[in-house]
Amino acid sequence: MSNLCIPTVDLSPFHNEGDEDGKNAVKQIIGEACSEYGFFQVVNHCVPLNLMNRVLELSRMFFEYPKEEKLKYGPGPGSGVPLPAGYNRQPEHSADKNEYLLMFPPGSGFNVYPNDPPEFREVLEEIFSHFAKMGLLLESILNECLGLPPNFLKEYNHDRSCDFMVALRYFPATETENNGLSEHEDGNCITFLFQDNVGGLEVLKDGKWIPVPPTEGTIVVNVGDVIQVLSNNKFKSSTHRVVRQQESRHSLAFFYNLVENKWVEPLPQFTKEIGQPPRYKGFLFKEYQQLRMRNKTHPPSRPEDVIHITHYAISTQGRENNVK
Ligand SMILES: O=C(O)CCC(=O)C(=O)O
Ligand SMILES: [Fe+2]
Repeated sequence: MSNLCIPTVDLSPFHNEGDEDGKNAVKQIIGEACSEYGFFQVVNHCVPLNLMNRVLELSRMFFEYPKEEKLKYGPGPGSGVPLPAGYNRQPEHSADKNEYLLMFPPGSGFNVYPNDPPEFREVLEEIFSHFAKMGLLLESILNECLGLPPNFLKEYNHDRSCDFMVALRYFPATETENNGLSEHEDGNCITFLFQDNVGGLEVLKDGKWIPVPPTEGTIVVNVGDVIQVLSNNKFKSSTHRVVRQQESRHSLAFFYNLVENKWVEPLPQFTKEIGQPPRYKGFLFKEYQQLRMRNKTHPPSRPEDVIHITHYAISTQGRENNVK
């Protein structure tokens, strides 16, 4: 374990009119964090602290209900596309030891909300809307950090219907086993996350696991595979995992996503225009999502069978062979 920690960024310049120097300083730190770590955390992000605490509190109450009660809010028929909305528990054979409640944007026909605790739905919908706004802001900051034409990412990724949010509960570790969520990279564009005070999130950096200790009011931001591919590896989609602790752990993750019919490939700004070879072949986002889902529903026996974004990677070796 190392003493390194992911950078923390104060987003207040983006909420104060005219603070151009402040904004530039933030962009500088975020750009470096995305290249170095693929992770950073934000404060003064405009998501109210009492709302963050309330959602964790209600989530804790919900997950304490008996299994039969929670199972009433499982995904409805046909709602498993592209992901199962409502209450879900990892299958027994999965190495991941958690249960979760998944929702698409408020108003989506796929959503299944628990009736209890009574305020849960309203609070989830409220925080979802805050995250969706934060997604637009962070996307525009990444757009500038990458030097893309104004609004490029916003126009490329204009349809918000596939964004989703997950309230998670990790079970306490056992004497012999502490995996909560196996190491993985996020497949989407940008992820936001906050956790209760139990801890356990870790990010892989230069072969070492860096803990991301919980800090009240702080939101963790990480870059997903889509941004890594578009930027041709300029920004990293880092490997992370959750290690279970002695007590149950609760977190809330929001996935600023991409719609299924989008084509994803390294942009010319990071390839042709700078004389760099593309590191990935292009793919339809839907195809990648389906391959990742298969990882979840049919956990492979061997780690090398798990599909990562490297599935689309163009190896330098292969290129040289092709050129000859
Ligand atoms: O619960 C956490 O801290 C991490 C969740 C996560 O990485 C994910 O759902 O992709
Ligand atoms: Fe993740």
